[in-house]
Amino acid sequence: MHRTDVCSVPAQGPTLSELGTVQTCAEHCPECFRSGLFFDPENAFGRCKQWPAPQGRACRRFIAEEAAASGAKCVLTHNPTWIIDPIDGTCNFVHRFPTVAVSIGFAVRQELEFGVIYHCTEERLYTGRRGRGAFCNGQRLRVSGETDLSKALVLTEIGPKRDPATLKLFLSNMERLLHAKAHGVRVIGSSTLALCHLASGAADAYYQFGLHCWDLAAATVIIREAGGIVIDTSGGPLDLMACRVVAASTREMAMLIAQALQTINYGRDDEK
Ligand SMILES: Nc1ncnc2c1ncn2[C@@H]1O[C@H](CO)[C@@H](O)[C@H]1OP(=O)(O)O
Ligand SMILES: [Mg+2]
Repeated sequence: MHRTDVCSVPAQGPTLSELGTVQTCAEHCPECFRSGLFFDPENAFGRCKQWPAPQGRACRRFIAEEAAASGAKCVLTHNPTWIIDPIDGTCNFVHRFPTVAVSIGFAVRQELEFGVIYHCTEERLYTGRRGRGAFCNGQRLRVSGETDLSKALVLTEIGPKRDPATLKLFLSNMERLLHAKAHGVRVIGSSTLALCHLASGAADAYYQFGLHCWDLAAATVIIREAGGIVIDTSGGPLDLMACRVVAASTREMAMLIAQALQTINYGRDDEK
């Protein structure tokens, strides 16, 4: 999908360009923002007099799944940072299972500012900007507000490790939720789209060990702006680099799930 396709999606909610007017950067160079240069990674800073390279280059950073796979360090600094998963649901993609997304998050001073997730086969564009709401193709998103686990549809993903000890923990976590009478548990193969289902009220909770910051960054803004909760599996605040998460439509539901889970250790993104 081309950048301009995202920008041209009609929406009552913010477009990608609007989402990009992150205040700190806009203040730094309003002209650059008005012209849309901010979204042209190769040219933006070379053509922007007020924010010239190399300062500009040093100012914006990228964390992306493929870059990490090639050995790039995943460190979230205070600089404006794009956090990108170019294909989320890779296994689905390989099998032509139609649940695949592109996920783009943006953080400034380690604070998630906006997120965009594109459901490629259903042409649904999910967006969220801190303080400005979350939308899907222009429709405002709201979480379900469910607090009762027996009425909850809970989503999770299996995680990359398949050794016997890890699988035992994964299955035991699912068993605990089923014993606690969760209405249903689903694995759809895309963390980002599972989290979008939570934001739209189609599911009530999500948990996972073994996902990465690029699976979480954009979705976290979208869920929070839809009224949901995103926390660490310990029940504490979310740590984007900790490779684990509980998200839910209410804090009550998030805590119920966090308390039921046994930890599966995947290390940290910023220590790999
Ligand atoms: N090493 C890995 N192997 C399989 N899935 C992974 C993974 N790391 C993250 N995941 C994510 O877990 C979910 C199901 O596998 C997907 O969202 C997938 O993202 P990915 O498709 O971008 O790898
Ligand atoms: Mg992914």
